[in-house]
Amino acid sequence: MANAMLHQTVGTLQLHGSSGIHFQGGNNSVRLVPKGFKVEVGFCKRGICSSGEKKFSVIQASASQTSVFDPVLSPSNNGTHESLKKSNEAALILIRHGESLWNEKNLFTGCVDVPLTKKGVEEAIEAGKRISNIPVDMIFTSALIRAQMTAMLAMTQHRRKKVPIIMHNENEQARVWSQIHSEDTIKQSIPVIAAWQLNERMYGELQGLNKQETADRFGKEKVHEWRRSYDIPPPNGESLEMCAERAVAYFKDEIEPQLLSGKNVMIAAHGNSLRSIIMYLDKLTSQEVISLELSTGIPMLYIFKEGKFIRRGSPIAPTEAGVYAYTRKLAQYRQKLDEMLH
Ligand SMILES: O=C(O)[C@@H](CO)OP(=O)(O)O
Repeated sequence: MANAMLHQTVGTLQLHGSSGIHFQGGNNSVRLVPKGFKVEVGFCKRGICSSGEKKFSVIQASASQTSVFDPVLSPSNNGTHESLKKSNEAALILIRHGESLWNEKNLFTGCVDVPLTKKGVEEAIEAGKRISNIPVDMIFTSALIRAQMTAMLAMTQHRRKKVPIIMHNENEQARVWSQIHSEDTIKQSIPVIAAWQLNERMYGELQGLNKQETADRFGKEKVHEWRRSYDIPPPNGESLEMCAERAVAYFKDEIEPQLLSGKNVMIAAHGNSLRSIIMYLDKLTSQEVISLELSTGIPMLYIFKEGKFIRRGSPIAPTEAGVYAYTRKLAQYRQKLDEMLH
């Protein structure tokens, strides 16, 4: 009887590409293997197990697929979801890209892929200095060049001197051709994952239009409503609510599990995709988010602890004492860097 109970099917295990195994039973869907690990399906020792079940092995994925631990501060990765939530702590840095050529011209940009200006390059470098003592194990950017330039330029200033490497998992060949074959080199790398879900909100028929001329033509109030309201989309574009549907979903599905396992994450993205994420982190109402404005190239620090996001503002300078006193781990990391580099 006990056996019969044990073998009763209560749900299914599903493999979802690189995002791990999901248990699906009734109305529940739980990720059993965090992203950053991969699952190998094999058979029990002498062929098929007596029960005929396949054996799943969970192993840490190689750097070409996902992430790498920093030996300076390596989080523990065994434990249940609940115990991880309690024990692990991680830093989350959000950064809006530096000034782009269309920010400079005051044009609606949205999903148009415009690079940084010289000032934007300098802002990104300055942002990098501010966060140069904060651990970064993984970087997420949008698919747009202004966010990717910002992340890469900021990392040129990091004292740990790891190499940020863009992951190419778009197809099997790209994955295989970009593989790294040295464990040591992998340890000195930071995986950079580019995701369209973090792109700027799509501005529809406003893309390429001058903001001032649009306000003159449609009225200041209407344009402000398009730019800052939560649920009113610009003509044929995305409202902030629509942008949040993909950006916050991506954050919850792909980024939160990394933080939960103790990885320190940097996200380089855009004014509105980040506004939607901050709305989620800070639990802002649709009214409160209207007045949330992000400057270009200013990093914001959150500490993820016990399942909660604690906003720590923006580090002013790498030598600033306050920021590193926020948590013992940040202080220890900075101290380790000092020891390593002197
Ligand atoms: O043009 C855009 O894509 C965004 C960000 O620059 O503009 P706004 O600040 O008006 O949302």
